[in-house]
This record gives sequence, C-alpha cells and structure tokens, in this order.
Amino acid sequence: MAKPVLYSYWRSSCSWRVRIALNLKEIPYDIKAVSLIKGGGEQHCNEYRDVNPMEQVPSLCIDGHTLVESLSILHYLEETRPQRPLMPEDCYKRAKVREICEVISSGIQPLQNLIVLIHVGEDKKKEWAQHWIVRGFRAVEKLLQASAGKYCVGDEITLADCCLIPQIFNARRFHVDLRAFPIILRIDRELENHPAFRAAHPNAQPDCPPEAAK
Ligand SMILES: O=C(O)/C=C\C(=O)CC(=O)CC(=O)O
Repeated sequence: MAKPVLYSYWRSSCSWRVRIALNLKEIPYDIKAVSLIKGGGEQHCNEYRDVNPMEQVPSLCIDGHTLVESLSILHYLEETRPQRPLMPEDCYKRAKVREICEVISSGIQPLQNLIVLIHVGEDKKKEWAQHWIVRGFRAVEKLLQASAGKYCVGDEITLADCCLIPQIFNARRFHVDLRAFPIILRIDRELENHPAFRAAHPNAQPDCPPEAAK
C-alpha cells in the first residue's frame, strides 16, 4: 500500500492535529504542502478542489482513499490503526474526549480561521480572534477541571490533546493572555517536548518559511 500523503500547511492548526496523530501512531507519511496564502491560496485552485471540496487543509490520501476534515481523519486513523490508542476504553471518557475536540473544532477554530478573518478585516481581526478563543478556552478550562489528569482526559494522550495543543499556538499567535487558563497551560508544558508533538509543530514543517522557524 502506498505511503499516506497529507495535504498540509505548516501553521494550519487542523493539519497539525492530524500530524500529531500520525506521529503518535508512528505512521510514516509524506507531506504535500498547500500554501494557504500564496497567490490568494493554493487551496482554491481547481486541482485541489477536486481533493477537498471545502478548499481547506488537511486532506489525507490513505488506503486508496482521500479523506477530508481533520476530526473525521483522526477517527479513521483511530479505527484503522489501533496501535497507540488515542481514545479511552471507557464510554464516559470517550464522550469527554469528543466534547473537548468538538468545543475546539466547532466552537473555536472555525471562528478564527483564515477565511473568517479575511472577511472580518485587518483592523478588527485580532480582537475578533481573541474574543472567540477566550470564550472557547473558558469552556475548555472548565471541562478540563473535571476531566484532566496529566493530559486533557486522564493520564493518557487522546485526540483531545491533538486538538488542544495547536489551538494554544493560535491563542498565542493572537496574543491571548493565557494566565486565566492554568490547566490548559500545564498540559501545554507537559506536551511541548514530546517527540510526536515536536515533529508536528509548524516550525518543524518542510513548508515553514525560514524566518518563522527560528
Ligand atoms: O496566516 C496564515 O499563515 C494562513 C493560514 C493559517 O495560519 C491557518 C489558519 O487559518 C488558522 C488555523 O489553522 O486555525
């Protein structure tokens, strides 16, 4: 079977979620970089629209299929590659993982996504992104008070951690004051030196511009 190919952009938080899971599960893959900014965005070209009708990254070619939407991809990987599980056995804990994934992937990230910020405009975009990230992180911090052990849900890394870490990067990018979120910060510190997370970091990507990689 051919090596999986991930259509990815270095600082796309949704691509980053999938990179973390592929690394944790030790699935070798190639990256096809899609620049979200070059020439108005390569994701909007006809060729890529055939890959991903939402004109977004990531997309993953795997097992002879092309999959889109990061959460759907994460669950496919979990179901087909049970090594290094990223979902707990317990149904209640699974629900807790999905809750955190959902708050981030539906309740935060889409509101501060590039297409939305372009629409909001240069003047307002920072305040807009901060507003939605803070609102969502209040909910995440509250959920973590009940669910977190070493990581988001208990003491094992789950899909919730794959979603949280990239969102923290975005929060910093928009200068969100994270001091109000001590559990989020603790989990970030816990995972910042994990090899799978480090290798998935935007700065470690082949399409990261050299001036950003320092
Ligand atoms: O300014 C750029 O480099 C373009 C795009 C991004 O970073 C990715 C996003 O749209 C934010 C995100 O993934 O949440």
